[in-house]
Amino acid sequence: MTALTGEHRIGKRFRFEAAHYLPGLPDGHQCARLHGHSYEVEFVLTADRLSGPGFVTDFGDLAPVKMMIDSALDHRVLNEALPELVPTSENLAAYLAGWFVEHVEPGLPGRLTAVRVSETASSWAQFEVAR
Ligand SMILES: Nc1nc2c(c(=O)[nH]1)N=C([C@H](O)[C@H](O)COP(=O)(O)OP(=O)(O)OP(=O)(O)O)CN2
Ligand SMILES: [Zn+2]
Repeated sequence: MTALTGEHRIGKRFRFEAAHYLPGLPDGHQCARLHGHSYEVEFVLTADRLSGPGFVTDFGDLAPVKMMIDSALDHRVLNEALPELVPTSENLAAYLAGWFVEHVEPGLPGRLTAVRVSETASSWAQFEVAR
């Protein structure tokens, strides 16, 4: 059998409920008002070679992400929980990627390639990590 070269990629999704408002929008814009979303965030990891039984990274090794989301973001007003940023999907995706690379990725066999944030069923923003 021919062995193909390529990359392995995995994703893990997390959900949380949170409120936000977006300053700097035109008068009357609906998103300038405090409102809530059922957020879905997906972390994508990549590896050239598998480790252990055949993992990019054990999905269980992403448990710290759930702990952080549950303790810091779930059922919070994101403008207060993350005062250093305007909580658009784009900014949240970049923030979560930075947090992951600093706090979770060291020691994992896989590397983070992207974080995708969805506020609604029909929209998403993705931050792709440049290496
Ligand atoms: N590029 C971005 N655009 C918008 C963002 C964002 O984070 N990035 N965020 C918002 C608001 O948070 C808004 O709540 C979500 O916008 P929208 O998808 O328009 O929400 P609706 O519920 O109105 O979606 P419909 O599918 O049209 O019902 C705005 N824009
Ligand atoms: Zn919103």
